[in-house]
Amino acid sequence: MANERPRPLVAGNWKMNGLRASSEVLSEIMAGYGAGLRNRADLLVCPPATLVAALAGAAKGAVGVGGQDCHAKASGAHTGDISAEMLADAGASHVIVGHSERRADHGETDAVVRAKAEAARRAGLVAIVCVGETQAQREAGETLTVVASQLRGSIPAGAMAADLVVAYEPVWAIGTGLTPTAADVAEVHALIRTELGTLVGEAEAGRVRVLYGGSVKPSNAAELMAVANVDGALVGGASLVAADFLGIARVYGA
Ligand SMILES: O=C(CO)COP(=O)(O)O
Repeated sequence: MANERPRPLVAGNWKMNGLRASSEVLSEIMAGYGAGLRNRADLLVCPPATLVAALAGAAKGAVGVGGQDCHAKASGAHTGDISAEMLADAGASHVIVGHSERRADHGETDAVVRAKAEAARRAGLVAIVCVGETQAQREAGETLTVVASQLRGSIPAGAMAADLVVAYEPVWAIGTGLTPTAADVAEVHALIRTELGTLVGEAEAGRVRVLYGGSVKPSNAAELMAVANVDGALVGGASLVAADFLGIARVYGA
């Protein structure tokens, strides 16, 4: 059981992009999600919160729909925030937490990220917990210590593979067209799997999907997805174009 590879997940993070007309992208993704691919990999689209309900309604569960962030509390006086319960009510199955853009733009600490991941679990959502080093940290040789420390601080105690996905996104690879070498990705993903073993137990750790994110494109997806302990991708820019998103997912099947 522990040797079984988790079913791959290809997730699109639309970030702050998308209007109601963007539901067309989802329609194209659904049209291209044929049996050959459907039998081998799960697809997830994480649009801005304004589109979660509409896209979840249109996807009818064939493609998952997720949020990009949630508040740690279920409700209350937090103007502008959205709770995990609200995302679940809107039809979301997943929520991204701790994306480096939120860590940077909103000062989110590991403790905040962990509280959000706990909120996701409380609401019945899968938390996609993001970790990754900056360019300066990589140059200083701190990649493994930074990622290990983010994991220890951000993963909720008692997390299970059914409610947790980890995404390794080197900050310097996001939106830059740069990617780590396959060997660098392998090294970090092996570390993540080992750390997860300590945090959630060996059996669960083997089943947690660990995604790679950062400039994934159809042209480099096959190489990145073939790396040991890479169970899919978290795709930014290329997820806004159905053909590119499908081109990435199709490394798992036509
Ligand atoms: O941040 C990302 C996904 O969460 C990656 O973004 P890009 O694919 O645009 O580099």
